[in-house]
Amino acid sequence: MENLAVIGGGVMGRGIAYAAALSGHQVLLQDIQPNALEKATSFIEKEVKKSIERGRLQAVEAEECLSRIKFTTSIEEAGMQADLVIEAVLEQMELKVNIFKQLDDVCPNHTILATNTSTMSPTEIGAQTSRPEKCIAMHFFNPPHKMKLVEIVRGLDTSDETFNKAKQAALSMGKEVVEVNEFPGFVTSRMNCLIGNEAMNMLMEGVASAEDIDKAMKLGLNHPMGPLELADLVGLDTRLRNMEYLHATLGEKYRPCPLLAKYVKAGRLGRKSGMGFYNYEKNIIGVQKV
Ligand SMILES: NC(=O)c1ccc[n+]([C@@H]2O[C@H](COP(=O)([O-])OP(=O)(O)OC[C@H]3O[C@@H](n4cnc5c(N)ncnc54)[C@H](O)[C@@H]3O)[C@@H](O)[C@H]2O)c1
Repeated sequence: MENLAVIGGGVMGRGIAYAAALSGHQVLLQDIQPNALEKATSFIEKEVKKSIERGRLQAVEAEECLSRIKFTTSIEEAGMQADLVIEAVLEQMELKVNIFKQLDDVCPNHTILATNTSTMSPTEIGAQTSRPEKCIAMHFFNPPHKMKLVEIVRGLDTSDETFNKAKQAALSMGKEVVEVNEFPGFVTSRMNCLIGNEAMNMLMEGVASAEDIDKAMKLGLNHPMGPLELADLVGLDTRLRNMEYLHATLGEKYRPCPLLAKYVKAGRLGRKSGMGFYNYEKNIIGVQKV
């Protein structure tokens, strides 16, 4: 599984591309927005620089890693020589189905098509391709080059061969995997979205400040990050789409907190926009309460 293509160069796509290149794969990162590719390039360069400074990467290795990642706005170019494609565009079913149909047309017959969806059905995403047996979900975590887990989710028609190849690809990137049968939100998002939503409801109800909710979860329940700072890292627009899908498929328990919807309407998308439950603007020292 030498050649990888990653479709969508946002928060997840750029990190998956970097993780794959670090582990020796040739990677083509595609996005329709040239601007997203520019941001992805500078993100990867910054991460490489940090790794060299911290002694985790030798200068030669860093150079080799960077030389393995290429960028393109063309989905045809991305798919043409790929053994594995990992799609990481927005969490919208119609968009993902559309991308999979295009990939099905341009990729060689042996190519495996994986989606990095956090919640959605790989069966539905792969159903309109001519190769549902080669479609699967590979759910990476944020940031993908640091987080250990990949949740591998079989669709109804996913073959054992596809599962094993997806697993091997994840292991080759130094990841641990869990095997999950398709159900909305899999294991992690189903649990994590609920915790985050409850934290947002508590903030809205005035139970405690964002800092104290996060502090309580970290120091009292041993979570490595608070649920509100984690939502800011994920992106509040992405989290809202996850909640909307889980609400539609799993019911009332997953109704998105109105405060989340309000923040997204205001353009407060978390770290990526500079403001979410916390303020990340450059002129402010540290993370401050909004
Ligand atoms: N953010 C997280 O923490 C996280 C974690 C795990 C999984 N996910 C999942 O990963 C996927 C991507 O999330 P993200 O946070 O990276 O989103 P993002 O908004 O940061 O990036 C999405 C990218 O897709 C690009 N895009 C949109 N339409 C496209 C098209 N037709 N062709 C090519 N590129 C296109 C956009 O330009 C953008 O750069 C979603 O399915 C999300 O649920 C996100």
